[in-house]
Amino acid sequence: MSANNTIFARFHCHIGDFTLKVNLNLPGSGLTALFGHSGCGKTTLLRCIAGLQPASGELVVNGDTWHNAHESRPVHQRPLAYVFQETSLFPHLSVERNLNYGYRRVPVNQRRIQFDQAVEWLGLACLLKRMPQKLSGGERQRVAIARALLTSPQLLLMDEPLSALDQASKREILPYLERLRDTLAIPILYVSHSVAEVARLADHVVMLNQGQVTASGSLQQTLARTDQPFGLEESAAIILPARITTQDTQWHLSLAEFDGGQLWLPSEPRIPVGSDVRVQVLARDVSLALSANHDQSIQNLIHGRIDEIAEEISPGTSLVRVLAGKTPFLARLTTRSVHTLGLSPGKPVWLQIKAAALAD
Ligand SMILES: Nc1ncnc2c1ncn2[C@@H]1O[C@H](COP(=O)(O)OP(=O)(O)OP(=O)(O)O)[C@@H](O)[C@H]1O
Repeated sequence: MSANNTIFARFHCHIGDFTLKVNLNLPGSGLTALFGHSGCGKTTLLRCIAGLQPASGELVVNGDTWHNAHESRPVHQRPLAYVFQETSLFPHLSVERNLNYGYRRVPVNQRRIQFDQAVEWLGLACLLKRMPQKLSGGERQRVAIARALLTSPQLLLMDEPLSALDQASKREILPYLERLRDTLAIPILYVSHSVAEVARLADHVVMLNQGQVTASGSLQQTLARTDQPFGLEESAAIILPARITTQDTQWHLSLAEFDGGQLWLPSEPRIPVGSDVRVQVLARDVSLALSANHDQSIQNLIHGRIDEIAEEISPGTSLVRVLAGKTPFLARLTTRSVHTLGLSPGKPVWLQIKAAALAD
């Protein structure tokens, strides 16, 4: 990562009994998710970055020093925008005037995002004349995100922006966030409790535990780690980037090709051939065999090699990581199967994948 495309964040602070101590090199673009149990310090880290929480250390955003031992820019001089869980739009101003509030304060020659562009990105054209109390929760968050973008920030901080929304509103807003992630040159730091949200949105993941970083890496590599809470959950899953190459209309299946093989998925006619997608495979839907057994119902058989066998994650249950090409998979097996099959790192195996689906 070059310094001009990196967020370098090193902080040390105490709040009461809690200590945050982190040293991170993050991508200077795309969406980085901050993930971890309640109280692990996710919000505190965002507050350090925003300059709201005093801390020693250093913060350099894409080559621009915001904080170090000699100088620290005050909050209002940091070119960032913050979107919270509960949005406070001005209740007496229409959507349009709420959006204009921050936009007008940015000098014309410093506006990197134009009004119409933000309205289009967040699908707000038909809501501009509405008052905030006439908006749904999801619509309000879309307005809040557009308003944040219209201040032309160089960094977007989002602290659980979907957690106050119901399931339907979350589903409605996720495609807008995906689009921003893929379109914006601005890096996004996104706090979330939800594995599903992280799987769908993140490019990079930071795992925090008790104020310390326990993992920081690409989404694909981090989800496939056997030493992180993701792997221990009953819903442990890997995400793999893939491309839809065939739509089989007869059997209602789509073929997704990835670096290391291909997988059949339930058909997604709305996704055209050639689309890049994220495929999710749950560890509990993967079993392993020593030979390719075609005489059975599972259609997805992928050749791989055992990379790692984790300590038992619960009595009698083991987590095995297998590499197919460079793509990591997790398989949740009984420990007895691990012994019966004589599994060990380096051994060639066949992954039998019972179910795979687009991350949703
Ligand atoms: N003003 C405060 N005074 C004392 N302790 C605080 C204060 N603010 C935060 N803390 C403590 O600091 C720790 C980290 O809090 P933080 O809000 O950063 O966690 P979090 O990971 O964002 O949690 P959550 O997911 O529940 O929002 C917690 O133990 C919290 O109790």
